[in-house]
Amino acid sequence: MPDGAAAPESAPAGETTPDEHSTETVFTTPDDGELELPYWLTSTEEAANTTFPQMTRRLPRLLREAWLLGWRASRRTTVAVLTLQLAAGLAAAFGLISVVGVLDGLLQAGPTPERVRAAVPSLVLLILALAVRGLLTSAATAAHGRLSPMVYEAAEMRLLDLTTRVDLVTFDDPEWRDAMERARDRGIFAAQQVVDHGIEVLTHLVGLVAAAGVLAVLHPALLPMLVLAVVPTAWAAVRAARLGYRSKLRLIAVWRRQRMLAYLLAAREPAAELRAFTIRRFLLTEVGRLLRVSTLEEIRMIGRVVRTNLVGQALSGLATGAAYAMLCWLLWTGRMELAAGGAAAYAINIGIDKLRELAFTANRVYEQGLYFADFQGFCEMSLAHAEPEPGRSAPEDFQEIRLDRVTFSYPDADRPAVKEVSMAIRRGQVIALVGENGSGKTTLAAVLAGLHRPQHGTVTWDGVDVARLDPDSVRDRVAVVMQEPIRWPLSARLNIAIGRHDRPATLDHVQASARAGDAHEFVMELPREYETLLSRHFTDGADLSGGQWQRLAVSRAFHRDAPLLICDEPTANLDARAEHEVYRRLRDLAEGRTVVLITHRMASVREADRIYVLDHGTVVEEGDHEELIAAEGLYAQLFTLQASAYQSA
Ligand SMILES: Nc1ncnc2c1ncn2[C@@H]1O[C@H](COP(=O)(O)OP(=O)(O)OP(=O)(O)O)[C@@H](O)[C@H]1O
Repeated sequence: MPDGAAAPESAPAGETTPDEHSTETVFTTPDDGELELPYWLTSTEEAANTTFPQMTRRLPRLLREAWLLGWRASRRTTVAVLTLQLAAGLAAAFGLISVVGVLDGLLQAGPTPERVRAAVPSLVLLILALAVRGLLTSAATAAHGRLSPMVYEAAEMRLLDLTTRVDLVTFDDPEWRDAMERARDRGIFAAQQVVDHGIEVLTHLVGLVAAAGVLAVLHPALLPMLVLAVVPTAWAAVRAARLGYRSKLRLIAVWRRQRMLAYLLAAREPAAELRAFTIRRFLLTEVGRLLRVSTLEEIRMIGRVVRTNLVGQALSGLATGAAYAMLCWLLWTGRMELAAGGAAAYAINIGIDKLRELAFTANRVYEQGLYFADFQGFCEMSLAHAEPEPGRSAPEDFQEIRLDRVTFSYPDADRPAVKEVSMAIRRGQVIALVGENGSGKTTLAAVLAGLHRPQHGTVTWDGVDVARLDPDSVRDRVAVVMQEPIRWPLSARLNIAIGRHDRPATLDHVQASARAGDAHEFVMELPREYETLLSRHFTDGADLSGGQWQRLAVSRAFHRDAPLLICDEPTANLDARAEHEVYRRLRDLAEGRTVVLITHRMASVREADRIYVLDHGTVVEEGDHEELIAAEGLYAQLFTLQASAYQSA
């Protein structure tokens, strides 16, 4: 179940469903408390408060990072896009200069045929420039079309690569999880958008430089007027983007909760319990309430954006009027020729257009840049949590694994889950970890499997500290049957073969592993036997019972064929016959291998070579069954309690 999914804490168990709310109710019940910026998002608030000058300063860095992303995705395509866009921009600039030439020719003094003749060379250049620009733009669009999905792919792969490289304990760090949500939610798309709009910025910049150059030549006083006309539009665009980002930031917590609840309503796994506990209405009401909060906020935000844009456009209109008024004044006072005036009017028009487009796209870069920053922040955070670089490889096999005063704590935990544990595990032994719920068995097994690195103490394999070994090479020597094994949506064959996916496996080999895990018989009863897809989410997919999934997980572990096998409650869902079979096979497997067994079924640990009893993270007793019974401690208590329950049954 996703985290937080079980906590629609503030929802009243109302009798109404969202569709029973009138539109009136929906739009008049704002819930401002819901939109307080969550405390864990305060660092991102800084990004949401970026001002116009700050944005202007940030833009070059954003553009550089966008190009870098494109560069990583495909160097050739990035160079092609840049060159073609630049060339298209230059052709457009050349066209603009030709138009000025045409106007200059047509508006000069003299008889009309001569004026037309004077305009012809510029006209020919104009046609050529337009044709070349058309060709270049098409080629640039094609290259851009290739680059854009490549960037998306590269960004998605980078995110997944970093997510799977962090150490396991990072998944319990709420700050990292939240950063991941934000990076996944908008970050990947934003990365693609920053590249896309970054390219447009370049094109518009070339066009603008051409228009400004023409104006500066015709009359330098017109240049500042051009800028003045666009500043209000740019201001409005940046402000609107900031409003949008802030609003989305506030809504993230609401959306996360709403999505989790929507998942619970629509997914197959909770469907039975949802009906059994008749909680449909309760959840629907909560989802409806969250959706309402989000709708209201979006409506409020759109109103503010429209008002901002209106102010920007009005001021921009005034400034454009002022630019044309200045042009008229220059003509009126004879400071400018009529021909130059016509060309200047055209250049002002084009210049304002280009500036507006530039402001718009630069703003899009900035806007997406806010989300892109989330993506980058997550990448940096994940790199900081990445597992250490591979050291030397773990030995193929071992004679002894030794734990020396190992202590491990989960992030933000008040006390260690495993404290000062020392033990020696020799090759071929069956070791059992027992203890009450929460005593630290699973955590200790995860330390043994190389999944958690202890904060204190050492784990050594034949005297070599595991901290100095490549973590993947250690895990490669371990097979784990987890408490809740993953139900891979793959065929039955692959569900077993994935245990050793790095080596080709014949069906005979997979079947042998399935027999060892007591899974062969029920797999053969599936509609397509070993090729049956084990997921009800797809056509012709089949599902298994909890016990069958567990037997498949045991088969997967057998298939891994590793010197150390760790079984965390491998028989929790098994019937008595299957449990007996699994333990018999585990004992067979232990010949030459080492098994660490965690179970609450005390009868299953009797034959273990050594039993460690855990309590609040520390080893309180150790020895074999007889020794521990004779000691009359916690083990003896737990054993007698279970045995008497069976006897009285
Ligand atoms: N991911 C986690 N984040 C924080 N604390 C955790 C996490 N997993 C376990 N703990 C805490 O660590 C302690 C040991 O848990 P662990 O799962 O190792 O116990 P266990 O003996 O395997 O329990 P059980 O018999 O119920 O499986 C418990 O107090 C538990 O609350």
